[in-house]
Amino acid sequence: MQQFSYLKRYYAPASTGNFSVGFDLLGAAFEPVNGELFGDVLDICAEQAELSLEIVGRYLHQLPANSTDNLVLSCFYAFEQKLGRTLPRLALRLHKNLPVGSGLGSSACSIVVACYAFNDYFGKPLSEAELLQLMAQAEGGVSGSVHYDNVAPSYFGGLQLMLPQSPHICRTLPWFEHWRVVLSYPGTVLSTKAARAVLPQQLSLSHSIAFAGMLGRFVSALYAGDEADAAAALQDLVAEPARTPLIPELPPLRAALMAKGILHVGISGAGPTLFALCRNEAQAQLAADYLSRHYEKNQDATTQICRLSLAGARTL
Ligand SMILES: Nc1ncnc2c1ncn2[C@@H]1O[C@H](COP(=O)(O)OP(=O)(O)OP(=O)(O)O)[C@@H](O)[C@H]1O
Ligand SMILES: N[C@@H](CCO)C(=O)O
Repeated sequence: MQQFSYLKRYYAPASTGNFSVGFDLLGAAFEPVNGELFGDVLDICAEQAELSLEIVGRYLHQLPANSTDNLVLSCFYAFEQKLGRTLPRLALRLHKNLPVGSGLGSSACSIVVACYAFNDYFGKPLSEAELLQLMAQAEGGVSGSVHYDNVAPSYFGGLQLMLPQSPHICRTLPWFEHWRVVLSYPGTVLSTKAARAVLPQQLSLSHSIAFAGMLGRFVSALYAGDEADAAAALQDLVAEPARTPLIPELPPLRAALMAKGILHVGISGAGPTLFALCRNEAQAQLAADYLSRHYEKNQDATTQICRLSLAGARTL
């Protein structure tokens, strides 16, 4: 990362919504094993008369040219409105390290790092639950419907199960520490709104039971420490059938990688990023080499070997 001066610097990690089996209900935060920052960074540089935003970073070119359309600024105003008082104006710098419309929770990552930063900088006036709700509303404004499965893991870290009917909103699930996840972004854009437009509007009774049963099987297998059953339960019965025509590479890539012993290959969030769940680092290297060769399409593409990011959003 380039050298810049700042008063405070904040970071939020990339996330994979759905994790195949939990459409809109499961999400995990990830970070590269090589220590790279694969998530957005926000610098608070100074207090000044007007709010301003400078954008830098690898994926700067994928954002609206006018920085006033950026989610970081809309989060500032939403945060201020929620507090009900005028806040000092800031000079901000966003390092846009995640590709936009990628399935890596790029908009959620900017929203989380911004809301987390403002709350920390202004003395934590909002509780964790209030801040999470603010983040989810901002995310809903982008994708067309409120879903927590990117903002919650990016904020809290780990594998999160959303609990929409509970005051807890979400809870951290167990995870197999040796699991590695390869995230492969082909370099093409697929907007979440477009990927949600193809979803079925209704599920039949038998389909609803199968979905609930598979998610229950995955969660119970995690608690039981049953790795084979947890991996076998990673079946997307809701979004993947409708989205596969948008990502036709998925079936052949999955077949090839699973033939090599990889535990599972699925769509990260709304796609086009794919994730490969691997038993260990050696398998992850094999999956990463394969996906780099067969799924990357242009210079924006990237493939990262990751572990679960336990820390979530934080001060750097
Ligand atoms: N800081 C920002 N980061 C990401 N997107 C932003 C930001 N500011 C504005 N946007 C706009 O928000 C929209 C994000 O779209 P979308 O939700 O499809 O992407 P995404 O969050 O990367 O997708 P996904 O959650 O599947 O990774 C785009 O239109 C983008 O231009
Ligand atoms: N659960 C959301 C995640 C978007 O990244 C979806 O699949 O539309």
